Amino acid sequence: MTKLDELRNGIDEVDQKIIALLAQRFQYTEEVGIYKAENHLDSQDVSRENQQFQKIAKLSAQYGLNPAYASEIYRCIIDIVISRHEELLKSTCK
Ligand SMILES: C=C(O[C@@H]1C=C(C(=O)O)C=C[C@H]1O)C(=O)O
Repeated sequence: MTKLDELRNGIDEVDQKIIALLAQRFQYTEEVGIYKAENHLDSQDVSRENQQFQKIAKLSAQYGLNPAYASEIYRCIIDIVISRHEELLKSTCK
């Protein structure tokens, strides 16, 4: 096995963990979306997001990850969650 193959195997292992954890995170956010729709709460919560981004910056520093990368990735994830919450809100209103 070449050095490149070894490195790519490492990437594949990490990708599997990321996908498993993302699936778990989206299961929790789905439940939050259902709760919000049933209780007439806004899809987006900016104050919670600010807390999330502060936590993400700290964790990034702790793990040696560029905080700008983490912030960009989380902005995408949270935007997907908000869209899904809006969908759930619309389907609950019908
Ligand atoms: C999941 C929530 O809904 C939205 C998504 C968030 C997230 O994915 O972390 C955070 C805040 C909200 O804008 C929530 O309010 O907790």
